[in-house]
Amino acid sequence: MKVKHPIPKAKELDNTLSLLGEGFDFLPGRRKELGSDIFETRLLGKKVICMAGEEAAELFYNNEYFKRSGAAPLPLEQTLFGRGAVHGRDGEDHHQQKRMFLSMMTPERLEDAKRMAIQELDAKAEQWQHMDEVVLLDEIEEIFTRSMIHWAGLPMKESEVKQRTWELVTMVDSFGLTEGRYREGMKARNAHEDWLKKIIKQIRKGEYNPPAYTAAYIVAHHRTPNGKLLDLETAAVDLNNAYRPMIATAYFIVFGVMAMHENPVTLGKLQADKNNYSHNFAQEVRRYYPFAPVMAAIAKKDFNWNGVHFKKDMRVILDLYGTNHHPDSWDNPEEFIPERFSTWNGSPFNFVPQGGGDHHTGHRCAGEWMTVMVMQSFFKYFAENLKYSVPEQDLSYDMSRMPTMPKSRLILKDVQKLKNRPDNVFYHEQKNTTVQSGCPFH
Ligand code: HEM
Repeated sequence: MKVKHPIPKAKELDNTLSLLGEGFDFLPGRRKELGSDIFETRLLGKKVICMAGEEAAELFYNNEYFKRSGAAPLPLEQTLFGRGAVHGRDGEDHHQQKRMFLSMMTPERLEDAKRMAIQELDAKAEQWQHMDEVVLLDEIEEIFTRSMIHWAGLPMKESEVKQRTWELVTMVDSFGLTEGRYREGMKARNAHEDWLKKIIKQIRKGEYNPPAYTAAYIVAHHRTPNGKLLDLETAAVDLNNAYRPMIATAYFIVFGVMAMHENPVTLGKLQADKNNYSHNFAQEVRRYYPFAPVMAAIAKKDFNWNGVHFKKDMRVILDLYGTNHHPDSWDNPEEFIPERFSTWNGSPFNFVPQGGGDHHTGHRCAGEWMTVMVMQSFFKYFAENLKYSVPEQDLSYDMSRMPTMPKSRLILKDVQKLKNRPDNVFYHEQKNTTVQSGCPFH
């Protein structure tokens, strides 16, 4: 890790507009320019320390030094995470809330999520065979809306699918914080939370009874340490956070299918799937392609680290994307090489597309295991169960947009299903899932 002393300052007076304008390139660009993995700048008028790399991530995820309450910008709380969300909690309060989320992620329920998503994908693929062209990002977003709302134990009529998909996608797309997307994000969140609040009330009154292992049941009946049910607002935010983030996985699926097209040698390797290749491919997609740019925290106290003085209440930003591309941890970081994950050291701090540190005691993403399992099974499905062509289109992606995606949203043509059933992408554990057949809610 390169640290200059005294730590350099970015030349601009305030870098808020540069961050929003340059997106994923902002922090890596300034680090290069200043020759230091740590530098100082101002965001929203306040002094901020920006940092990247494995050692920086290890510090950032140390609960002794940093807290999250008040760290995320308010507009992000209002659209993406929700007010009072687990993302901005600290200490025992965070642990209690996090335990609730992790209780939804048993191995059986992760298998359920994977199976439900694959079943929706297989049903869509049937339709794709009769379509002139398929806009993959839009299709995968709908697949995850259908499968995750089902997984969460929520009732959704066929006539509602379009509206709910729009709400989830718009909340996720709001995080670049442009004015238009922020306004739409607020609209989407309000509409979705109103829907959830009605269902939570029905569950509490016993008028609607999802199984006890579902997110809907767990959140509706969760009690805080003082024995009270969650207030309705918080319950709606938490329930939303238990499935909405799966929409983020749609971006990675599209990038992965694009990677198969751009690196054709990977297709054969996915079909052979030796030495856990499909898992390593999914990991490399999460490392290589941009989704979550940074996380913010606030120093809890004055301390010195690596010759740098951190002042109490100072805001600190960790470059997640830059850490996944840091040359200290990754050889040829700008090349797409799935095999690198067969010798990866498993550090919780050098590969942080969904946060770093510990899932239970820290803020690392509660949905990370699910994301990897679903990605792996989708890539196997695309490699083994489908034939399609990728017509001429603009597959470039704009690094200044957050979130970003191929400009064409990835168009496929001439889709053909090669297998009648998707059994080849399920695993043996599938027999042990909690929901065996059909959807009990439709
Ligand atoms: C591509 C997929 C995903 C990405 C890129 C992603 C990314 C992230 C990131 C960056 C964080 C914050 C880490 C931090 O605060 O340091 C996070 C937290 C979280 N994620 Fe995800 N996530 C994804 C999928 C999911 C899924 C599928 C779920 C649930 C089904 C989920 C639920 C959560 C929750 C509840 C938290 C808050 C954890 C906490 O504050 O303790 N995420 N995610």
